Amino acid sequence: MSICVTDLVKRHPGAAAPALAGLCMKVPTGKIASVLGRSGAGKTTLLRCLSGLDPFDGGTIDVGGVTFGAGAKHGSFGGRIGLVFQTFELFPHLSVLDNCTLAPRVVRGEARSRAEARVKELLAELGIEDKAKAYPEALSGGQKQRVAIVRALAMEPSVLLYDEPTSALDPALKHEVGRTLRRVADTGVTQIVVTHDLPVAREASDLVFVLDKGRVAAFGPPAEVIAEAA
Ligand SMILES: Nc1ncnc2c1ncn2[C@@H]1O[C@H](COP(=O)(O)OP(=O)(O)OP(=O)(O)O)[C@@H](O)[C@H]1O
Repeated sequence: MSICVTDLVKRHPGAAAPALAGLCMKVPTGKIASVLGRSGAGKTTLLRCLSGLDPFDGGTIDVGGVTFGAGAKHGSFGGRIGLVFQTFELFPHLSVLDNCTLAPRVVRGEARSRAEARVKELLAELGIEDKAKAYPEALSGGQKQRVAIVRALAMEPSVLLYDEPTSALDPALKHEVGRTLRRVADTGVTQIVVTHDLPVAREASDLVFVLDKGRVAAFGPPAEVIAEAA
């Protein structure tokens, strides 16, 4: 599904200036968008508003034609939007399979066999089907990240958001992230990636948005925008 953000405003209590000050962005279905910007530009605030973790004060967010306005308790837009956390947040005492099937079983009441079948397919799509029975401590950073992505995909979101997906990874693994995002995009999921990592943004995304003071200061294909920003 496409995502369209119009005039998004978010004021944190006690802050002098709004963290988001009329931000607009549009990401077509199945595309990968990177969100860049200096510290304090509003990137994390945008992710939190999009994912439904925080309410916002003005503007609208449209996901696949369903529009939510300020103050709406949209949750994660009825599960349409998933979030992959920076530090993966896997449960150490659960196997990969149980980490990934927990939410479908508990939140959606799905039968274990159905959830496991879908998760095994997703693990295979991301090339880690042999890790289904492993525990997080036995995984590399890149494998943990792919498990975190499968866990989010297990809830069948249409849009997936990432907070700094390369920050916990060894530099040698960073190029793997681009490949993983591309595999997810091939399934039709729209992805928005907050990152400080210019090479990852350049290699992995279709579109780049540069935030400044809570607005989009520049956007376009990575080769154009990142060359200008450099
Ligand atoms: N809970 C909060 N209370 C008050 N102000 C906040 C809060 N969270 C963020 N801010 C302010 O909102 C602005 C945007 O912050 P945000 O964390 O979204 O920036 P960012 O682009 O993600 O920065 P970074 O790259 O450092 O993570 C900053 O001025 C920040 O100080």
